Amino acid sequence: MTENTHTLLPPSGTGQVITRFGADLLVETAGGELLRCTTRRKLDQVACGDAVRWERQAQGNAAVTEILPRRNVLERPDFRGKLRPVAANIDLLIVVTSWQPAPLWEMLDRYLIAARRLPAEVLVVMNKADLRAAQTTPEMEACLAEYEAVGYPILHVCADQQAGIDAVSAAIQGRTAIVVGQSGVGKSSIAAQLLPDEAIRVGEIGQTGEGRHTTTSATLYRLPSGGTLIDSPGVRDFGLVGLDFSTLQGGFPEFGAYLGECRFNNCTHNHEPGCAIKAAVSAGKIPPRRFARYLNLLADCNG
Ligand SMILES: Nc1nc2c(ncn2[C@@H]2O[C@H](COP(=O)(O)OP(=O)(O)OP(=O)(O)O)[C@@H](O)[C@H]2O)c(=O)[nH]1
Ligand SMILES: [Zn+2]
Repeated sequence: MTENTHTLLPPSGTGQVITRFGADLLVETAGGELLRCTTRRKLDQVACGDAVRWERQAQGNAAVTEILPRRNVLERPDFRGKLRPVAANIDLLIVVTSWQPAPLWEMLDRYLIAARRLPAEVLVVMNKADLRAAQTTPEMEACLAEYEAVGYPILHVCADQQAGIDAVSAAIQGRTAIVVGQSGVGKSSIAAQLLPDEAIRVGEIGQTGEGRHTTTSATLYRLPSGGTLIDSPGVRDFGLVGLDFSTLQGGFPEFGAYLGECRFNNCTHNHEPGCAIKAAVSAGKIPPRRFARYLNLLADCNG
């Protein structure tokens, strides 16, 4: 990709938002050129990954005139608590966990639920494989095995030694992925391994010129292996805002076989008699640890 704001460009076209810096956007045109665009106030919600229509203007930078329909959008609250779009059109949420700091399983559940809600596919990356022997506990191994049993794909990686990174690249191939996870698990280390130096320079184009590229702006990178990675320091620790009951329930695929068998069809699997989920927990068919976390999340649920 090369930055091109010259008049060889057609008068208008479509493209994808690489990053935004202030009121300006860096757009990759359908022809693969990088185009700096202004955006109109009413398009304030435009986000990294958005497909857009742009138009050349008589003077100055091109302008983004329209946001094309999104497949999904990841949002997080800004400093005022107002939800802001951070990244759009995501195929794969890569949730990074590690042996040290130990996984916060309920946080992992929240990411998995968020992925389902987007909707996007999910990949759990267990980083710092080198620390497994020293840090693991039977409890941690059992918890992880439960996620595997439910069917979540899990990759073991050691970002420090570049081990397992190829498998992560392969999972991203042909997709747009975003890396999330709790602090200190190695998200930046993994992103750095995935991104070639050249890709990092592309992101820095936004730092030249008047507009400053704030560190919280999500940036989209094309990986040499064929996928696309959206890297966003600001979204890496995003939580789950506005969790509703059906999304929560969908985050526990192992409930699926029993849903509809509860005495009440609006059963929350909490205090209700005749609950098929609780019966399945008692019968050892649903792991009690996962059910306990479900109940904690249910307490945060708003309808
Ligand atoms: N032992 C070991 N340490 C690692 C590995 N990967 C990353 N680290 C270390 O873990 C620490 C945190 O790594 P980061 O990549 O900054 O983690 P992060 O998730 O981006 O952290 P935040 O920016 O706080 O969200 C650093 O000291 C890394 O060197 C690994 O595979 N093994
Ligand atoms: Zn029930």
